Amino acid sequence: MLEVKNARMLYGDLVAVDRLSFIIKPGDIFGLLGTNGAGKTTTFRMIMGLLDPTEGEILYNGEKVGYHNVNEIGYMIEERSLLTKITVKELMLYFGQLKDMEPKAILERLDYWLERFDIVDYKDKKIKELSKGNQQKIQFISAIINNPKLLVLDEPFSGLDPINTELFVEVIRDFQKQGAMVVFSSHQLDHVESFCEEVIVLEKGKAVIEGRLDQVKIDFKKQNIRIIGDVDIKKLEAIPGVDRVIENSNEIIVKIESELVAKHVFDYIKTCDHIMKYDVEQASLSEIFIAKVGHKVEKV
Ligand SMILES: Nc1ncnc2c1ncn2[C@@H]1O[C@H](COP(=O)(O)OP(=O)(O)OP(=O)(O)O)[C@@H](O)[C@H]1O
Repeated sequence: MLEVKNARMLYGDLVAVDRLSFIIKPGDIFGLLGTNGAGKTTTFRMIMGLLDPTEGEILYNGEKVGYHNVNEIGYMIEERSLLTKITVKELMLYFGQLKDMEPKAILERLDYWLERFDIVDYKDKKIKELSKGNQQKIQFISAIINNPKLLVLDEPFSGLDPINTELFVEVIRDFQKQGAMVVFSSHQLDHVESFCEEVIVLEKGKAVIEGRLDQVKIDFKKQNIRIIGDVDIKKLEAIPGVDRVIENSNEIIVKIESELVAKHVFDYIKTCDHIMKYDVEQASLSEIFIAKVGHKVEKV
């Protein structure tokens, strides 16, 4: 179990992380989200034991996290930090041995992962000869080569195409099934939503949203109704509790302030002749994120 207890990190006068607390248990996939500069990487560095919190503590299985835990942790950092002049095989031997692995075991695992990521032919290629996406796969493999019990992934999906994103998600899920703890950051909130159960959203180092994703959505209250059919937009807009009506090319989205308003919208819809679709859904994580921290965000 990983416990972040009241962790605070100052860089001079700047409060990068402000009294943050959360727990990750075996089998949890935990999303640490936030705008640029919100404090995610600083939190990861504290979790890895690379930075000592100014206040508070980080406990791994009940003890202060530190270098002695390195063999059980896998870390994929945001910046590409691969040694580019050596081959994939040499790089993995280097990283694996830093984690006390035997060369034979490293090479066996490397073969398995190269196959799984469909890059078998790159084993003896220099890192600099690989495309950006393939370098990212190698970076991911270097984080999981030691079969970690705690996997820390800073922006693992950035720049990946949808097929490779899905591949990364599958591997992360496999680690979850084996009982690993996974904590990751991402700006692609639709991905976060599809496979992460628990989230914290940071703003200037403070948690502004936290908890199980389903509960976060219930607490947010606002919902969306998707309609395909002949409706009068003005009549929809006039219903009390309707925040906004958006006309897309093929459907109408009615944004309502709470679940109760759906009944009034439905009462109106019953009076319309041609309705092909009427769906009520909870707000997306992206909408919740923008509502909570979007006033200061230019682009998420
Ligand atoms: N070594 C450092 N010295 C001084 N300030 C730092 C240092 N590292 C980070 N900061 C500052 O701390 C704050 C949090 O930075 P951090 O890198 O943790 O954010 P982040 O959420 O990971 O951002 P991004 O999404 O852009 O990667 C920022 O204001 C940043 O400028």
